[in-house]
Amino acid sequence: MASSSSSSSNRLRVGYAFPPNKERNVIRPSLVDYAKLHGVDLVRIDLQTPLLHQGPFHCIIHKLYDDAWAEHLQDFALKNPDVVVVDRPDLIARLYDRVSMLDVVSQVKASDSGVRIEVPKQIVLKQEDGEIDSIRDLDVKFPVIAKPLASDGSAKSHEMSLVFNRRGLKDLDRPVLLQEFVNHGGVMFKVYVAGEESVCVKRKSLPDVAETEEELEKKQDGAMKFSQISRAEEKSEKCNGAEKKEAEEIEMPPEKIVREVSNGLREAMGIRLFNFDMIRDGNGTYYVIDINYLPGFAVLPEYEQFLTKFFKEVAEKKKKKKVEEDDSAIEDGKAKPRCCCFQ
Ligand SMILES: Nc1ncnc2c1ncn2[C@@H]1O[C@H](COP(=O)(O)OP(=O)(O)OP(=O)(O)O)[C@@H](O)[C@H]1O
Ligand SMILES: O=P(O)(O)O[C@H]1[C@H](O)[C@H](O)[C@H](OP(=O)(O)O)[C@@H](OP(=O)(O)O)[C@@H]1O
Ligand SMILES: [Mg+2]
Ligand SMILES: [Mg+2]
Repeated sequence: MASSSSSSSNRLRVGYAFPPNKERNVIRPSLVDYAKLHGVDLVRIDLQTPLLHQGPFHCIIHKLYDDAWAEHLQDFALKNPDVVVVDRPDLIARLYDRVSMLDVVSQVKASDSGVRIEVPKQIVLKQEDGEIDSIRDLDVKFPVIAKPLASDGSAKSHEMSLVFNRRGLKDLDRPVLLQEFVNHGGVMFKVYVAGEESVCVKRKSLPDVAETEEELEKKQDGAMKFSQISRAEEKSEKCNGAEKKEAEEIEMPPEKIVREVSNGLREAMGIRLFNFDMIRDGNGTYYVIDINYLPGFAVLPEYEQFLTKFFKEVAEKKKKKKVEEDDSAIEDGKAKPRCCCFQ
């Protein structure tokens, strides 16, 4: 067993701010122990005490849907530029709305010009749009997935419907996002990203819809409700034989595409800890349909190594950037040259 190999001076202190259930899910004892052995101390942040009275921290990770916390953290970050905040609350906020969430996908380009990375066609149905029958042209083709516009961590924000025809739109709470359903073989790719590293896993998804629009129009049940189907596999621990076979038949995306989409989204959003859901249609086009901030990394095999490596890289990058900034200040005569005497 490796012993803790770093003196207190170069140990990294990573503060975390999570609700209790999230803390249980991400900061597991196995992560705390592994990180400690590799020079990283994970420290719970007391949400009732100002950050300035806690620490010192090299890095802060957090996932709280709380405006007061976001404001306090932004203020702390301004006063403590040497602490790496992962990630800036104002950048995470784009993920709380399912339209702004996916706007960034247009900035993602695969190096292979034959590979298309898209978002399904989608519209927002607002309260003021009036009765469904009064809207002549919906601009989207059925079936659609109806998703709450707000993605705010509430159970309600995951309550969705697969909608087959206009009848299925009538009872939806608004504002609601209507995103065209893309047939993708019943298996979805969930890609976990921590900085420059990404891991792609397969997850259970909705089955293909074979009916034509005309046949869908005749369905009496205009919609089918569901929620967080991609975690269904986790809940049931295993699929039935047919679903297992289906999952095995769907090929994983090439690693190059996973890496390029992960890096493209990270750079476009400016955030470093997230996952995204991607599906592939029968023509080989990829669609990014969901992006989640700081998801349940603990489901990944060896997640302890995955996250600890990220923390160390973040701190290393910050240290390197600080040295570069100090060097340029010395060159510009804005700071005294470093003392070269030996202690
Ligand atoms: N446009 C689409 N076409 C086909 N299937 C879709 C589409 N959008 C969503 N789905 C299916 O519905 C599931 C839930 O959609 P989405 O991931 O947007 O919801 P979510 O509640 O944000 O999920 P998560 O738990 O990952 O945060 C997806 O995992 C996928 O199986
Ligand atoms: O299967 P994953 O790891 O994607 O499950 C995530 C889910 O995608 C969302 O990110 C959830 O966060 P909210 O969108 O804020 O609900 C995560 O829930 P959390 O309570 O762990 O943050 C799921 O882990
Ligand atoms: Mg999802
Ligand atoms: Mg989501």
